[in-house]
Amino acid sequence: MVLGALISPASLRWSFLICGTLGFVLLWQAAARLLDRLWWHPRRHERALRAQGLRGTPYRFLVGDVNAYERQNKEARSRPMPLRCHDIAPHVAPFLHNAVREHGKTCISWFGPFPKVTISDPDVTKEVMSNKFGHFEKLKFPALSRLLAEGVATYEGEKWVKHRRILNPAFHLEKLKLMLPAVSTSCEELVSRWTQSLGSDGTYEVDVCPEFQNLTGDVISRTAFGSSYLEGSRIFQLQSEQAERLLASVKKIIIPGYMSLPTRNNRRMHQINNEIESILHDLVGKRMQAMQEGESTKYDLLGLMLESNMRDTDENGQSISGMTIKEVVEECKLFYFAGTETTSILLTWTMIVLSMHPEWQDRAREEVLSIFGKSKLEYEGISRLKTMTMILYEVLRLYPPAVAFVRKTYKEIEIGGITYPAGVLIELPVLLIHHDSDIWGSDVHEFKPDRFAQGISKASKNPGAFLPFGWGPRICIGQQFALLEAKMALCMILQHFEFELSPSYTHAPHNGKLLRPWHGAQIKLRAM
Ligand code: HEM
Repeated sequence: MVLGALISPASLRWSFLICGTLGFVLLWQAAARLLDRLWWHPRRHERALRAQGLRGTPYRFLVGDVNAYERQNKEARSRPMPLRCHDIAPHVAPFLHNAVREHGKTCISWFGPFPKVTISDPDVTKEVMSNKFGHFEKLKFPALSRLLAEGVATYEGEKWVKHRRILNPAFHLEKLKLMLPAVSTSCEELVSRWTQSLGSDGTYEVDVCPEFQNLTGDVISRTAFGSSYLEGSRIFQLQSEQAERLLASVKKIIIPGYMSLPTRNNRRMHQINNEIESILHDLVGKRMQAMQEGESTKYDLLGLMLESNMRDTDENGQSISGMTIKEVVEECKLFYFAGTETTSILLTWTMIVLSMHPEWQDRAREEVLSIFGKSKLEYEGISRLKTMTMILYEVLRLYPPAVAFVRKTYKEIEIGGITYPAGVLIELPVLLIHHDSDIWGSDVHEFKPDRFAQGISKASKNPGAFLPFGWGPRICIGQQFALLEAKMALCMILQHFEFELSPSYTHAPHNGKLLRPWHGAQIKLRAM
């Protein structure tokens, strides 16, 4: 009887009415929240920023400027630049370049529904990067970093402090000196492979991009993880494919939950991630076992991380929490990624630019031969390489591997005379700062390493305008390591070869995940 009353037509009507109203209210709330996030919120930000005199592109629902950004990038890519031309900003970052020209050095554009303010003043840039009062955080895409790498580069706050403290000692000067033999071995292998490939006329034409990728993968494997060339290059290969897939469309990163859909691309990315993690778990497992069996700790990067995992007190007996094995594996992924592509790009651009400017190639070679002759390199000599240092700085100025940094305001903040609400992206366009004639002079687009003759601070009108490795607390942890590796590789190449651009080289710098030559870097080597 009770059941009969419950399912009577009158009570059913009431249940439908209540459930329907509830459902409608919930749907309405969700729709309102979504609309607020995608429309009202960006419009409020836009009004607040424009009221302070900022100009820029108007907000477009959901996609922002992403379509225009992708289209302009693609168009520029298909237009090669003239050889020996270093005025690359209009080609590499057309959207950014045009926005700044049209709307001023501080201007608004849109990354999906997020307002993005580009700031090209180096003083304000440094203020943002120094993050003195903790108002800024790095821009994060959790789905992306879960698949690529999490670690010190993506953490904030206490966790970042802990990881940076554990990792820093791996890059101290005395540790760098200990790495010399391993870096030397990798460079010798490269030079001897090239020597064996020389034809009967004493020349060999090679695309140096993949060559340097293998070299830097090998170097990081040996120096940071005490592992082999094979592991290094397999991880590099997998990470490159992963990054290409992730960055194939910026839109996918903006759409929440997209990366969890079981598409073919997403499934492949999870497969890649599993393979990388399995290689790294193996590597970590073997080192742990060796340490437990009493083998003396190698104080390379992996050794320091695992030691922190095994220790629970510091030198003063205070209890500390080290890295978990999961965190160690994530850091390994990050260091393979951060440590290979960037340095290989620096080496690639240096070979291209020295081929375009043979007078500087000769000056660099003279310096190398006067310090080392054709014998082995040692640290003291490397630290005396002045011309080589100037050349590398000038290449990093003209072709910075990371063309812009992005931060997000996480509290309201006033900076450079503008008040930014929370949730605004701040884009710091290193490429534009490095190519600004107001800062570097009218010869800004010329390759003139001499400008660094008196050091970085005297190279331009603003001592803080050279930012290839970032600035402030989040400055690149591996910058000294990268410069050492690049100098050693170049020294050995200059000791053995003269080089020039192959006729098949097309000058087309392109900014994908980093700034690289879109059609490769075909170089003709000649034995000396
Ligand atoms: C020419 C070579 C390199 C360049 C141009 C470069 C550039 C940079 C830049 C610009 C940043 C700061 C990004 C930001 O603030 O948003 C950075 C951070 C970082 N780099 Fe490098 N890098 C290079 C080589 C390396 C190497 C060889 C390693 C490792 C062995 C490395 C590891 C890292 C790490 C872990 C961070 C994050 C630091 C943190 O957030 O605390 N980099 N790099």
